[in-house]
Amino acid sequence: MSNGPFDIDVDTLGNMRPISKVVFSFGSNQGDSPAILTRAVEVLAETPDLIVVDVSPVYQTPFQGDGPEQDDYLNLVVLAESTLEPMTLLDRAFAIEESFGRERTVPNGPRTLDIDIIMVGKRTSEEDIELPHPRAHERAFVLVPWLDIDPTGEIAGAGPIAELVKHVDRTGVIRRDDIVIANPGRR
Ligand SMILES: Nc1ncnc2c1ncn2[C@@H]1O[C@H](COP(=O)(O)OP(=O)(O)OP(=O)(O)O)[C@@H](O)[C@H]1O
Ligand SMILES: Nc1nc2c(c(=O)[nH]1)N=C(CO)CN2
Repeated sequence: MSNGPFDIDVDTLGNMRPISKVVFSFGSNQGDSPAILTRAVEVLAETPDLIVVDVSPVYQTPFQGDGPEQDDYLNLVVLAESTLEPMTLLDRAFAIEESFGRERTVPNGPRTLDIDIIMVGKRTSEEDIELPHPRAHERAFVLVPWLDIDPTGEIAGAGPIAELVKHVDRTGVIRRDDIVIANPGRR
C-alpha cells in the first residue's frame, strides 16, 4: 500500500535545487526610463530558471542617498521565483544593466538602469553579495512599490515591509499610473 509522499525517494531530486523568493529593485533616471524599465523587466523574465511572479506599479522618487544632485528616478520592484544562486542572479542583473549602457563614472550618479537584489529567500551575505540588501529597509523607493505587490513581505532581520514603510520619508514619492509595466509572463 502507498504511504503517500513518504514513499518518494529523495534521490529523485537529483540536481534539482530549492526555489527561492527573489525580490529585485529596478531604478532609472537617465534616458527613456519607461522604455528601459519595460525592456529590462522583459529581459529578466527571459532568464532560464527564473519566473517573474509580479511587477509593481512604477513610482517617481527623489534621489535618496549620498550623491550628486540628480533627476527623480522611476522605480519598480519585481517579485520572482528562482532556483539560481544569488551570485548568478547578481551576474545576470549586472549583464542587464550593462546592456543598457550603465556607466559607473560618477559614484552614486545618475544611471540608465540600476538593478539591486533585495533578497533571495533566506540567503545571507556571501563574499561578493550583500543579502538582504543592507539599505532596502530604509528606502521608500524599494518599500513603497514592494508593499503594493507583496503586503505580507518581510526583510529578514529588519521586519515586515508594512511596518518598515511607516518609518521612511515618502516626500515626493508619486505613483505613476500613467506608466504601466506588465508582467511579461502574464500578457
Ligand atoms: N544585493 C545586492 N544587489 C546589488 N548589488 C550588490 C548586492 N550586494 C552587493 N552588490 C554589489 O554592489 C556593487 C555596487 O552596486 P552599485 O554600483 O549598483 O551600487 P548602488 O546601486 O549605486 O548603491 P546601493 O548599493 O546603495 O544600492 C555591485 O557591483 C555589486 O557587485
Ligand atoms: N530614488 C532613488 N534613489 C536611489 C536609487 C533609486 O533607484 N531611486 N538607487 C540608489 C542606488 O541603488 C540610490 N538612490
